[in-house]
Amino acid sequence: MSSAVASSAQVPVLRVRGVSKRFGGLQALSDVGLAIERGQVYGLIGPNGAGKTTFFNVITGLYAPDSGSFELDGQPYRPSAVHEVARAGIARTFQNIRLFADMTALENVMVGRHVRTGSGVLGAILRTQVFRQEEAAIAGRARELLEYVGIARYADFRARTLSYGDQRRLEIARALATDPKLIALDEPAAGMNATEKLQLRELIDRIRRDGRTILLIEHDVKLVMGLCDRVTVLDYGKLIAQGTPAEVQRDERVIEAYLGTGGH
Ligand SMILES: Nc1ncnc2c1ncn2[C@@H]1O[C@H](COP(=O)(O)OP(=O)(O)OP(=O)(O)O)[C@@H](O)[C@H]1O
Repeated sequence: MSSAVASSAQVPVLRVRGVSKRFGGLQALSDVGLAIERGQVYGLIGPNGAGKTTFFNVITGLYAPDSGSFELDGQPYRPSAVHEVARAGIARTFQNIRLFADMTALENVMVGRHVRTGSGVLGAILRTQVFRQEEAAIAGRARELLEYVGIARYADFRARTLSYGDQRRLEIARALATDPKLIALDEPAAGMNATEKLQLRELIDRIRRDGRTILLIEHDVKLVMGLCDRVTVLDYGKLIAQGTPAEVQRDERVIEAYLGTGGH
C-alpha cells in the first residue's frame, strides 16, 4: 500500500459530486453525489427506473455523464472508458451476469487479474519467461480467489455449467482479482433463493471484514438494511435520502417513494 493511501484514512475511497445524465427528454440523474468511506458496504437503492444502474454505468465508464466530478482515494479520475476505470481501481459485476461462458471458472478469474500485470500482449505472444512466471502467479492467485468465494471445486468447469448463484460468486472473484479499491455489485442477489442470499450476505460481510469497500445496488431491501453501513436512495433520478439504514427507513420521502402514489 502506498503511503498516500495509508495516510488517507479520512479521504473517501470514492467521492462523486453533481452527476447528471439525460437520455433525450428524460433526466435519468440530477445532481447526484455520494462519498464512500474505506471499509464500508454502501447501498444504492430506489424504485424501478430511479437511476441506480445509470449511476453505476456512469461511475464505471459505460455512460458519459453530462456533468459530475469523481475522486478515487482523493485523486481525480475520469470514468471515460471501462478499462481505465478498472485500472483506476473500480471493479464491477453486472445485473445480467457477464462471464466468458465457454472459459473455465479459473480462466475467468485470470482474465480479471491481467488488469494488474505487466508483460502485456507482446510477452504473451513470445511466451517470455517473465510472461510464464506471471501466468503461474496469476493462476495461483485465481485459485485462491475461487477458494475465497467458495467455488474452488469448479475451477476447471466451464462458467456456463455453474449454477446461477455460483456464477455470481465467480463474477465477484473476477472483480476481486483486479485488486480493486472499490467493488461495485449490481444486484448481486437477483434470482437467488433464500439460502444463496444468506451465503451471499456472509461473503459480502467477509469481503468487508477483509478491508475492502463495496458499493451495492440491490432490490432486496432486507439484504440492504442488514448489510449496509450507509445508503443513498434515488427516486426519478434525484437523491431523496442519504444516511444509515435506520435513518433512511424512517425518512418520509423514502416511504412515499416506495409505498406512495409514485406509480412505480
Ligand atoms: N441507455 C438508455 N437510453 C435511454 N433511457 C435510458 C437508458 N438507460 C436508462 N434509461 C432510462 O433512465 C431511467 C433510469 O433507469 P435506470 O436503469 O438507471 O434505473 P434503475 O434504478 O437502475 O432501475 P431498475 O431498478 O429497474 O434497474 C429509466 O427511465 C430508464 O428507462
